[in-house]
Amino acid sequence: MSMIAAFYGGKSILITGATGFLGKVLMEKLFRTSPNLKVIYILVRPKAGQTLQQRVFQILNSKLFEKVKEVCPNVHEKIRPICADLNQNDFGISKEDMQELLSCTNIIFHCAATVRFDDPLRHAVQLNVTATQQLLQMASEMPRLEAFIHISTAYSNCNLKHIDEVIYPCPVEPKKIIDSLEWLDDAIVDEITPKLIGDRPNTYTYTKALGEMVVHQEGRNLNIAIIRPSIVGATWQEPFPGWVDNLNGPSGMIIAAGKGFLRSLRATPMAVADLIPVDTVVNLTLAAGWYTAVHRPKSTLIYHCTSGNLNPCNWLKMGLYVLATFEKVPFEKAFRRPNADFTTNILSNQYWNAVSHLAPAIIYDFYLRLTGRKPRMTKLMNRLLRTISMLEYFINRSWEWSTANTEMLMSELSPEDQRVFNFDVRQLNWLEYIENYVLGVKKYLLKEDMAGIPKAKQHLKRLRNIHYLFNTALFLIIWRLLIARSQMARNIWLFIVSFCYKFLSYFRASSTLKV
Ligand SMILES: CCCCCCCCCCCCCCCCCCCCCCCC(=O)SCCNC(=O)CCNC(=O)[C@H](O)C(C)(C)COP(=O)(O)OP(=O)(O)OC[C@H]1O[C@@H](n2cnc3c(N)ncnc32)[C@H](O)[C@@H]1OP(=O)(O)O
Ligand SMILES: NC(=O)C1=CN([C@@H]2O[C@H](COP(=O)(O)OP(=O)(O)OC[C@H]3O[C@@H](n4cnc5c(N)ncnc54)[C@H](OP(=O)(O)O)[C@@H]3O)[C@@H](O)[C@H]2O)C=CC1
Repeated sequence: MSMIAAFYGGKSILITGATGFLGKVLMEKLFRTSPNLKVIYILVRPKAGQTLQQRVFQILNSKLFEKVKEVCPNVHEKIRPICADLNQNDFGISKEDMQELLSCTNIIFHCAATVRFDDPLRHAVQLNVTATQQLLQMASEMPRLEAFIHISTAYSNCNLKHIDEVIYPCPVEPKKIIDSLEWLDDAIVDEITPKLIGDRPNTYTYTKALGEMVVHQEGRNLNIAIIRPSIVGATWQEPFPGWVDNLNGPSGMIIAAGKGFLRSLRATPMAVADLIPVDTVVNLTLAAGWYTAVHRPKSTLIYHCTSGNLNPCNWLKMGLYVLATFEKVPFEKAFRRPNADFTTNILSNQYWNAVSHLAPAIIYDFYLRLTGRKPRMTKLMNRLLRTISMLEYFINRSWEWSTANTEMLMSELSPEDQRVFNFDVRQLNWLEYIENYVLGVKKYLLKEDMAGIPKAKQHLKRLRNIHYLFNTALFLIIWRLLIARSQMARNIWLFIVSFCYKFLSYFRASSTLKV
């Protein structure tokens, strides 16, 4: 019997960010392994014209929840969506709902965040810092609370090379930042943002670090743990391999490469690609929730949920695995044949951006215009280049994360829990994982049917022929121009022609002699 699964039985659990990538997998695992839990409260906002109920209905009816419905047929009765916007005071939660949350909640999993790299500081602070502070305030009024699990990121201290499972102070106190944002106008905030974030690459990593400080300072009287995952990718094993539902991290890049848009990337081939499957993060999170509530460690424990130190894979290997998978399961209607490359040099990166990204897009848009259609490829390509430029920081560096707490937690688990809540990345086979990841991207993000693979392969063959034809034509045109303008080119051309002629004559003469 799993001790962790039993622990969550009968519990009232509050999850923020349950509609997000990590939140959904967390909820799924909880329902599947502890179907006798009492209730999961989820803080949800209406979005994109959908009510809370519609959003929950959509999640429960997705493929991700198919197994849950078998083990927990009354799952819809156990999920209690609470209308909440984390950007508002008291999250805009009604008095009755707040009362219920305060009096019933046993465990909190705080997953909600803005994960955008380019969010204005004000918005990122509001969600990643102020909302965390408010949730801690709520938590301190919950008499039945046993554990508060805060999801941060392994990159919150990405300005350091070696990162321990400790909280590193930021130069400016979170409280001071929150206070000053109240009276500073947006223009000034934008101006001081680079100075505040210092040697971090974006507002996301900076505000996640501030969020950790808030947890450390204001959660002293609570039973708290912080989870720091690295780059969260598709599921490894559970509920099935390869599930993914958003474009963050590598998923968007896999699409861009598979569809032939991404042909070159400024990345350091030997840098560690610290991917971590989302189900591994969820298993560690649930194990940490159990450990924090049952063992009540004296201080806040931080768990690094990373792969680099236990089972490292570099970007070169990962890229090759991705490309090899495209051979077997190509994406449909590719723009060009997938054949991307890594470069470390900024100049050669700019050259390839011009030649391999922008030039084909401009030529294609020209063709669209000629055929009376609206050009769109250059705009799309510029957007892709902007996204890539934001990811570059993370694919050109390696970090070392110590994992002593994570390893300690693993050793505290019973053999059954180590199996049911497996977060041992040493068992992960990267090639198999990447194959399933690419397949998952094709099925769950692009919604492409496996039956379309022969047609996709045919399309790629056609693209290869067009590519050869285009290159030959280009070569001939350039050569013709050179011959017209340069005596040296003419001489080389004459030399090649006379050499070929002599070779052919010799060949013909020797075959006549043999006869
Ligand atoms: C020899 C070897 C050969 C090599 C082969 C190459 C194979 C290639 C595959 C290998 C993979 C390599 C990939 C490396 C990826 C590394 C990722 C590192 C990330 C570090 C993460 C740190 C961990 C965290 O804690 S945070 C969680 C991660 N967060 C994110 O990823 C957020 C990133 N996204 C953003 O910040 C924004 O979306 C932004 C700035 C990128 C774009 O903003 P913008 O306002 O311009 O657009 P949006 O409105 O957001 O979206 C517009 C459009 O783009 C789609 N989109 C959004 N995000 C991405 C994305 N990451 N990739 C691609 N596309 C994206 C979005 O859906 C929209 O599409 P529409 O169709 O218009 O709706
Ligand atoms: N994905 C990754 O690679 C990594 C993620 N993390 C961390 O994991 C956690 C989860 O990330 P992930 O699931 O990928 O992110 P997602 O963007 O998929 O999910 C974010 C969640 O936060 C919710 N949210 C955002 N703003 C509000 C708001 N104003 N009110 C209520 N809810 C809100 C979203 O709700 P809605 O659906 O309404 O938008 C969504 O449920 C985050 O804390 C992130 O920092 C850490 C490392 C890597």
